[in-house]
Formats: sequence, structure tokens, C-alpha cells
Amino acid sequence: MTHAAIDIGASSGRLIIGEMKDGKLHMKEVHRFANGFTEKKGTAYWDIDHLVREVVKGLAEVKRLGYASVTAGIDTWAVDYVLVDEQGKRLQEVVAYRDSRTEHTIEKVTSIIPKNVIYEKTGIQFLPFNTLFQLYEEDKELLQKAKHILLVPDYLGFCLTGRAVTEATNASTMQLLNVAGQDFDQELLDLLSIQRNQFAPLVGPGEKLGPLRKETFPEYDLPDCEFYTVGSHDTASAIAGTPGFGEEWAYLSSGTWSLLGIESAAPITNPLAYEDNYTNEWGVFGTYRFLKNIMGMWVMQEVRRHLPQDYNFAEFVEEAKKVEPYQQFVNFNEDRFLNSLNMVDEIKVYCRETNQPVPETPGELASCVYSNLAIIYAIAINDLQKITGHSVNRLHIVGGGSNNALLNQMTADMSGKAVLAGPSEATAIGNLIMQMIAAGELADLEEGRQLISHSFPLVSFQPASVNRDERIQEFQLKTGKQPI
Ligand SMILES: Nc1ncnc2c1ncn2[C@@H]1O[C@H](COP(=O)(O)OP(=O)(O)OP(=O)(O)O)[C@@H](O)[C@H]1O
Ligand SMILES: C[C@H](O)[C@H](O)[C@@H](O)C(=O)CO
Ligand SMILES: [Mg+2]
Repeated sequence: MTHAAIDIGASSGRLIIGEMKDGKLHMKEVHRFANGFTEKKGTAYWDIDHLVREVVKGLAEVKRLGYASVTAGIDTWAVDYVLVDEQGKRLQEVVAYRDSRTEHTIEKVTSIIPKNVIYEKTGIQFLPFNTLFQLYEEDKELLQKAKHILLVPDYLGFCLTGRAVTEATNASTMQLLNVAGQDFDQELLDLLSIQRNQFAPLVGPGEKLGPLRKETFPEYDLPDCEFYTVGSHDTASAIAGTPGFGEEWAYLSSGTWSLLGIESAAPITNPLAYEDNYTNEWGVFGTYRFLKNIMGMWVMQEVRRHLPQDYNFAEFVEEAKKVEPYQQFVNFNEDRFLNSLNMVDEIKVYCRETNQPVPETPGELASCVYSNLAIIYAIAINDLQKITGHSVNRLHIVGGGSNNALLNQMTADMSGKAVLAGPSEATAIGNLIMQMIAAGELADLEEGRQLISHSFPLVSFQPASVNRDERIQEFQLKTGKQPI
């Protein structure tokens, strides 16, 4: 059986087909397209119609390649939603989570329901753009008109099959689900004046969603396609696609964001987890993604956008290798880097404010970003071990960032942990694995991870002794980021 993973990240989307042959997972990228948000009249929006078109184009390409019948699953970035009316029409453009409208909303909401109460209810990290805060700022009249409030992957599934669901892994990122009750929290819904039935029924990954409604797209020659729910939060699929085994492993899903954490059988919401803003996003098969959002390759994407040279990411790494690392210490996890007007200027201003050498060249800027991300990852692993009592002896880095051998080595050096890099397309692979389990081709996630480890070679990086403690202490001194 051939399966199609539709994986749409904040920076790019792709349709990848996969099938199991001779005990290996064989994949082919069939379609790739750009994604990104644009500002219109001061608000940041996604182009959701572009994404629908690109998904349908990708499915048409699947048919053109001779696959008459496939299954498919959709995963995207988290938290953002679409309001849909009684006729199934979108009520507004889709606001992007980096929009400034929720800059001060955490304070507003937590002045009504205390922060610790929300964390006890949801176990979810406080990020300014969580759906809870976006909906608090949403136009109340529009909200009232909405028959459905659909997260982006659920909306895409609705457009393609006509069926509205709320897939649980992505639903958890909204910070509206009560982890004890395993459904929406009524007090939080009341705060937003939202009825429970405005959210479609919660469903888990691995369930049949429905057939592609070809008649909706008559201008395309499309395959027969049965859609399944998967880990529709891309990070849930990325973790499902990470070939970690046993206890002592952690993951770093390295793309626009760096998501660093462990797979836990139960939520972890102790005081240290709350203080250090760790999250318990719902994973596949009832697991919890105990992780922390760290500013990731977004920083390099924005540096690239604001430099006159047109380097690709591999070229940035080569330029960074020519520069002495750890020349300045920058806490890229500060909100100021979430959507700076000009990331290059923001980094320079930060270094001037903290009386540090200012990076000027592309290599100096890339080295500054990679050096500090490696330190931030190392601190996050130390904190993770303290919070959970879980020891980590190897870090699996997956996603596009796993192609960065320099950063992989720096991460091993700063954390003192072995790094296993790859697969780069772990999200699409985790998406495919869920479909194969649902189709009965694989027994469970463990067998899926065995298949991944047999199909995609990992690259290993061992830690070198590089004044780890001194550099981390200097980072904490210069940035004020104290250990928990
Ligand atoms: N060869 C490479 N060398 C260095 N970095 C790379 C390389 N290839 C990709 N990257 C990094 O990976 C990032 C893209 O990662 P990935 O493809 O996982 O993101 P995405 O899926 O498009 O978006 P999201 O993270 O939102 O899912 C790029 O921004 C870049 O920084
Ligand atoms: C906004 C979310 O935190 C972000 O999308 C992250 O969870 C993600 O999905 C990274 O691809
Ligand atoms: Mg991705």
C-alpha cells in the first residue's frame, strides 16, 4: 500500500509518498512548496488557500506518477485556527501565531484565571501565541458566527474530505484541553464564551477521517485517497518518526522551532516544570511530549532574509566554520527574537547592550546563532533531567536542522551527550508510520521505529571536551539565564 504524508511546516510544505518494501521504508518527495506568513494592514496571515491548492497539486502529481490509490495524512504547525460558518465557508483570513495581537494576552488572561491554575488544568507551556490567547483576542462577533473552530491541519482535512474533527495531539497545543478530563476545559471555554460544540469531536491519531472528495477539485485528476488522522501537530509526528529506543533518550525536533524533550507515559506538571515552562503536549498512543519550545532555525531563516548575500543554509554552515565559536552569548529564547523587524539588527543591538563583540559577517552571525543554540540546548537538557529525574545519555536530532553537522557537534560538545542525527524528514516519516499502523502494516510504534532505524542511517556525534562548564556559566552570566 502506498501512503502520502502531507507535512506543512512554518517554512515549507511537502508531500512525500512512502511504502514498505524488503523490510525498509522507501520514500519519494513528490511535491514541495513554500510556506510563510505575510503582513497585511499590520496583521500577520497565512495563505491557507495556497496551502489547499498545493496539497491538491501534490495529490495530482501522485496520480500522474501512476499511484491510483493511496492513503494520506496531514500534519502542520500548531496553535493556529480557522473559523468556519454553517455553510463550511471560512469566516476570515488565518492569523499567524507570530502576529503581535497576543503580545500582552498572557497577563490579561492570568489576571482572571491564575497562571498556576491554567497550568494545573492543561500542563501546557505559556507561549504568547497559544490558541487560548489568540481566541481571547479574536473578534467576538466572528467567534459567535463560527460553527467550527478548526486547527489548520483539521481545516485542511475538512476542505479535502468534508469531515470536521479536532485531532488530539494538535488540540493539546491550544492550552484549552484539561489533561485530567481529557477534553476541553469548561472554565477556559467559558472565559472565551465558546460553546464546546464549536470544536469538532476530539479524535486520536490513526483514525479513518474519510475519502478525498474529488468532486470539490474537478480541474485535477486525483487518486482515490482515504485520509487518516495522524499526529497532526508536526512535532507529534516528528517524535513518532524519531528512532529512539529504551529509556535514556531525548529528542530535538530541529526546524523553524527547536522542540527539545522526552516521550513520557504521563504528564509531568511538578513545580519545577511549571517554573521552567515545560509543556505536556499530547503524543501518539497516549504518550505525552514533555518538551520545551526553543527558538530554532527561525533565527537563521530571518538572518538569511535580512542579509544581502543569498546563502543557502549549508553555505551558512561553511561560513560559520571559518569563525571562532562562542564569541558572544545571546539568549535567543527571549521574546524579542520571536518576530523582530530585522533579526540581524536585533542580534547586533543585543550584543551592544551586553557589551559583547558584535557579529558582522554571515559567518560571524551564523556562528553566533549556532554557538548559542548549542548552549541553550545543553541547559535545556540539564533542566529536563533535574525536573523529571530522567537521565539522558543520547540526544536524537531530527528535522532539517539535523543536516547541520557543525551544530550537531556543538550540541554534543556543550551537552556532553552523544548526538544521533536524522532522519531529516522525521515528521513525514512519523506521519507515514501512523498510517501504516492504522492500515495494519505495522503492529505498533516500536515496530515502526525499528523500520525507521533499518531504513535511515543516523550520523553519530560524540562530545569533545571544550570548556563546557565555563561557556555555559559565561552564557548564564551574560544573559542572566539562571539555572533552575
Ligand atoms: N543542509 C543544511 N544545513 C544546515 N541547516 C539546514 C540544512 N537543511 C535544512 N537546514 C535547516 O533546517 C531548517 C528547516 O527545517 P525543516 O525542513 O524541518 O523545517 P520545516 O518543516 O520547513 O518547518 P517547521 O520547522 O515549521 O516544520 C532550515 O531553516 C535550515 O535552518
Ligand atoms: C507554534 C508552535 O509552538 C510551533 O508550531 C511548534 O510547536 C511547531 O509546531 C514546530 O513545527
Ligand atoms: Mg517540519
